[in-house]
Amino acid sequence: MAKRSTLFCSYRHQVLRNWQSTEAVLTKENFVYPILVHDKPDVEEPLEALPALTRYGCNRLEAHVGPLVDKGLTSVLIFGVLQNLSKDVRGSNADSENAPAMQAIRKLRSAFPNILIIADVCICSYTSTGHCGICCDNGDIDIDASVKRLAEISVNFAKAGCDVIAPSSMMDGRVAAIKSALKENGFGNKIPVLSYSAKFRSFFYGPFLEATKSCLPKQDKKMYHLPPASSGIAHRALKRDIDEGADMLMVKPSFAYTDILRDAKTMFPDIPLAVYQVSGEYAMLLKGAEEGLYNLDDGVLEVMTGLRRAGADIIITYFAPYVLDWLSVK
Ligand SMILES: NCC[C@H](CC(=O)O)[C@@H](CN)CCC(=O)O
Ligand SMILES: [Zn+2]
Repeated sequence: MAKRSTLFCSYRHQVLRNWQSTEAVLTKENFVYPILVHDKPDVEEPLEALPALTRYGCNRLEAHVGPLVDKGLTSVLIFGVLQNLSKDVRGSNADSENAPAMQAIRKLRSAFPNILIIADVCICSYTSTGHCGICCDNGDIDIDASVKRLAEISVNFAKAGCDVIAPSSMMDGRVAAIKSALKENGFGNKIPVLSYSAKFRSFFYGPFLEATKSCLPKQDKKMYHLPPASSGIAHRALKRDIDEGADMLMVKPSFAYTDILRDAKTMFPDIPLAVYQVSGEYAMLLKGAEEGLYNLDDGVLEVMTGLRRAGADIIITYFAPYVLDWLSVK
């Protein structure tokens, strides 16, 4: 007679289920909260299409972030949004004196000395073209000029007080340029680079690009965002960034890319790996719960567990404020 399996006994009891699940435990420290900072200091402006995605002026940040820190928030990811300041071809207002990201880093640093402030480094929210790099007259991206500009912004964000630089601009060579610029300016041993390494061309960035009033028609970045169908290019991008000195890696977006997440963790098991649940994915989960398809907390925590099981150590998500509450009671 065939041997009768006895699997049920291994997960019959809650403690046994917990023991079988240690690889994907969720703690508050796993979660990074992305914040969109408006260049008008005193506004708090929900996004028309996605009211849960709010743009905060730098004077509104302390009141918003303080209670979250009290609930256990340990890290934020800062994006500047220009509605007042001008946009130009090189993204000058990414790091100018009154730039929203610069203001936000300074304010958060002084209000919350212990939280981890991650600064997103890209220029698409600040350029008149809407591209993540500086464009030549013929519309091509000038990689050398772009990489130099990204390194310049990184040093200014470091001087403003951020703890981590996260280059979301997918320019070849930006990690090496940022790492050497940080080193030349005395930040080499202080500020790591969390590289958006496997960042794909996705249709799920929509709400964010609307929130930042992207100037790019149809938001087409296929010249430099990875082709979704290619795991090979993703593997090469992960390796490229490690070779250039990246201290942490990221896969973005999340839902349709958990295979890449697993590949990244297998390729580089000793490197902290982040995944970014982007605005369109956040909106999907919110809308599904609003339609009564599932309870928001159950659905979102199941997705987060899946991302952790796939290999993510760090989850960047607009749900971070919700998760702090849910993990306090679960
Ligand atoms: N670089 C900023 C926008 C970028 C998408 C893009 O590059 O088009 C993402 C942030 N790094 C959008 C994230 C999101 O949609 O939540
Ligand atoms: Zn960009």
